Amino acid sequence: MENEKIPSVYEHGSCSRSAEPEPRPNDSRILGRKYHLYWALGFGSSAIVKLASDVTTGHGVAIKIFDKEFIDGKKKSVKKRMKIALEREISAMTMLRSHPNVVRIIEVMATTTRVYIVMELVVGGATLLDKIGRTSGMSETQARQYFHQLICAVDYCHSRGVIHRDLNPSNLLLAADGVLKVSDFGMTALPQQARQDGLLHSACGALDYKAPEVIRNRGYEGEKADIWSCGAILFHLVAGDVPFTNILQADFICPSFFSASLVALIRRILDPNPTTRITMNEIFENEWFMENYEPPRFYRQNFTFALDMINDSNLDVNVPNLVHRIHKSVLLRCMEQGLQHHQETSFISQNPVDEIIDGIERVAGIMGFDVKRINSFRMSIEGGANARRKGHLAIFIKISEIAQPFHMVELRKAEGDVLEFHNFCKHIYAALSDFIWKGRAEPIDTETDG
Ligand SMILES: Nc1ncnc2c1ncn2[C@@H]1O[C@H](COP(=O)(O)OP(=O)(O)OP(=O)(O)O)[C@@H](O)[C@H]1O
Repeated sequence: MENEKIPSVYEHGSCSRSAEPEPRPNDSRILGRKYHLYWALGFGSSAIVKLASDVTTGHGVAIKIFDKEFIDGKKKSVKKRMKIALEREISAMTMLRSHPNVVRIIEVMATTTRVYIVMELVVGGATLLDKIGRTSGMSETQARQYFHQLICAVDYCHSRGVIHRDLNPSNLLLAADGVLKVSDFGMTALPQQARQDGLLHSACGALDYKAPEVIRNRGYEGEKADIWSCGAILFHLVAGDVPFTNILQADFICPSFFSASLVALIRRILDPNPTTRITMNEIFENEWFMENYEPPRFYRQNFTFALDMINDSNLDVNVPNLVHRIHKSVLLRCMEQGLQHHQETSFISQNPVDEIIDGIERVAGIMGFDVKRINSFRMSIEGGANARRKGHLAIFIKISEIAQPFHMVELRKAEGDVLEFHNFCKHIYAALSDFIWKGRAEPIDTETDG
């Protein structure tokens, strides 16, 4: 992390890590009438993270502030990279906001000169690096607890097509209660970034944790590269030091106090050949990993996510700038990906209600959901095969008669992740395609009264 000083607004910065908010309204700036801004919690290469509190609720939040002037002052290539990183960070965090081990984005605010990412406050705010720094390696039991949380978060990222690409202990925040939160999605790769060969080509990430194929820079599979970084982190946690002096030689020695099953797992993760390297599914079957494993408890409520333009009368709103671009592109992307919208869908069927319900029940059953019939026109579906790894999903289904023989089948997400809901609907649509009315084969005469 390059500790570059960011000019202007950061007059309250004192770089304290004691993140307990102590609302001191007289001593703070107010952002968009919503947040009291306090002191700096940390500095990154492109942004400053400040402690803030919600004006209405008093709840603490962390706000990552990007300064356009600071970004614009950089060389052209660096400037472009920083802007792209900011857009990706917002997109990725937005897609990942129901996982308890990912720092949750609350909203994005922007003025013409600054972008503010409002995030959950990780009280304590220390990183895993700080923690390792204070030990000469931790017990396997403690390392396993962190590794469980890291793998669950990374698996979730991958399930949403997000590759972190910069997993290292300084990007893993630790809350005071020991909960690990993956942060800093600025290097993230989203699915559209893979080239035609399906591989990523930018060499990102902290060197000690970077997979050899990333360093060689001849194209790499993002998920496998993230898995390698997790392995290097696990090694560091237990050994108290990183595994390699020369990653390209991929030669490392596990200290003698490592258990045999940990050595076996680490050797499978730090396999220099990405095609034979362990997969996420195999990690979830691994003996060392599965000891005392408890699936994460996903946030079950739906979070709303907002993008706000703050009216800042001191600023020249006519200048076309970064903020406008980000505002537009992120909003567009959110809409394209249906992150805010499409929490419900419907289709029309000419089949009898019983057949429709039986069909949905069959598909939902195959997908591992529990189906409850509420009455002959309504049902609810809960759980799913992915519930342990990707969160709990609950769907409410209502069938109404439009005009004989047509029925409207409405599927509404009651709880859970939008992408999982989309996945469920995709299966229903594929499996019941014969049930779905695709066009006006016969005229519907709703005016007739018999
Ligand atoms: N949600 C949060 N709660 C508490 N502290 C935080 C939070 N997010 C970040 N911090 C603090 O701010 C520091 C910098 O944050 P972050 O790593 O996101 O910045 P960055 O500019 O992306 O850094 P980098 O230079 O590594 O890319 C962190 O190391 C941490 O101490």
